[in-house]
Amino acid sequence: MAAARMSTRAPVARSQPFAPQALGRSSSTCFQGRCVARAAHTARRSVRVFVVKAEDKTVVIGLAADSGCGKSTFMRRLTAVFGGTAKPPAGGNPDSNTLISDMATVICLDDYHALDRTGRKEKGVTALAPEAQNFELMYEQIKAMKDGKPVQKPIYNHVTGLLDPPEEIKAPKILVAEGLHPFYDERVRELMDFMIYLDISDEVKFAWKIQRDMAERGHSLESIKASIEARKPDFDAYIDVQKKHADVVIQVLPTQLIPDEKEGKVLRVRMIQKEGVKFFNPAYLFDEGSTISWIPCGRKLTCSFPGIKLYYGPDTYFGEAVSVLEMDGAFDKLEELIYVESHLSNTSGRFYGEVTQQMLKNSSYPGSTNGTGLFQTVCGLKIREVYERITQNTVMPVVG
Ligand SMILES: Nc1ncnc2c1ncn2[C@@H]1O[C@H](COP(=O)(O)OP(=O)(O)OP(=O)(O)O)[C@@H](O)[C@H]1O
Ligand SMILES: O=C(CO)[C@H](O)[C@H](O)COP(=O)(O)O
Repeated sequence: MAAARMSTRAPVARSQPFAPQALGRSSSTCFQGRCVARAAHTARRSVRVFVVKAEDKTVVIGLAADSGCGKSTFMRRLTAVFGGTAKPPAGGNPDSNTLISDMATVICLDDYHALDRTGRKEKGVTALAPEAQNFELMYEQIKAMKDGKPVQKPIYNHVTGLLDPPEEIKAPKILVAEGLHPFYDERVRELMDFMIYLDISDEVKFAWKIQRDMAERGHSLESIKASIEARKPDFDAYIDVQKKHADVVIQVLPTQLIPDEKEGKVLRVRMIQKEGVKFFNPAYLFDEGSTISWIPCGRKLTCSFPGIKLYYGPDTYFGEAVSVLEMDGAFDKLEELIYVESHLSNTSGRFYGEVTQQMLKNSSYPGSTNGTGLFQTVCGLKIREVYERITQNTVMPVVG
């Protein structure tokens, strides 16, 4: 299945190193800042190819999750990996959902709601229903940006519940499409170079919602419960089903270290990494392909109750081979993460200790002492690697 998906999502020629001499005589033309080298026919094959210059390619990353599941926090960690501060488009709508940094632009797929709040009420559908999304426009605009073209993207205003006039979004180096349905529509899904799903268990989602919506937004416990219940059938039908497509799923569950702990204070976090995905090598603990359960607490790692347990091993997920990295518990001293990091491989860090450095830099974000922060950080480094590997050598066949 992975191979089948790869063949459609990542053109085969893309993996081949860019070797101008192999193309024979070539000419080049530029369109909207993108240079295209057109190869002369080679001796053996009559194939025309064009080469998108590395620095011109837009890599598309999809991040799927329900609302309130940590997408914004993940985005802050990701932008930190690429450097620069993420800001809404300058001088634009103050209620814009877009964040632009030096390399990455994060668009929120809520902007492709086809129905506004009143429209949904009239039709009796939730914001999670496919009929409340404009997948056609989502596809056209993500495709246009992938092709280097600017788009006039609509804005869904969460303050008013209305669709505001569009904003111009230029094609970035990295386009992150985050929201409820990045992998639901097949055509949109095929545009994704790398797909991540944040899978937060019901218990933990409830705990986070209570923390945010009660403490920060003044909602009552009953209204939070009612809202979660009302969304659940559509969540199961249209959002949860997307996780089978993801290259990485970050699954957040209640701890197994304390029996019956459901408050979400201690978390068991699993990074489910699909095998055989182009440009992506799963991270592992100690020894690739083996099964390891490790309690690092002791002389080198300070732990208070209930401690920390790490696990790594192969598994299957929706019938596909995956490897799973798991961490249950939380760090007492974040700087000691370096000890754990020294036993992790394929983290895609550029230097020894980069994961720990990133975690320390973002220590004020939620989840910084547990597996959510750790695996979101590793995912951020993986996205950087995917971006670098795709943009180094891009040779694509052209029909005609
Ligand atoms: N890793 C975490 N550990 C603990 N709490 C977390 C974590 N991530 C998020 N939260 C909690 O969940 C809330 C929502 O997080 P965040 O704003 O990142 O989610 P979101 O998916 O972007 O939400 P929305 O789509 O509703 O804007 C935070 O305010 C925080 O209380
Ligand atoms: O699930 C959501 C994604 O963020 C929102 O509920 C959806 O976008 C509708 O927004 P609002 O509740 O502000 O009308």
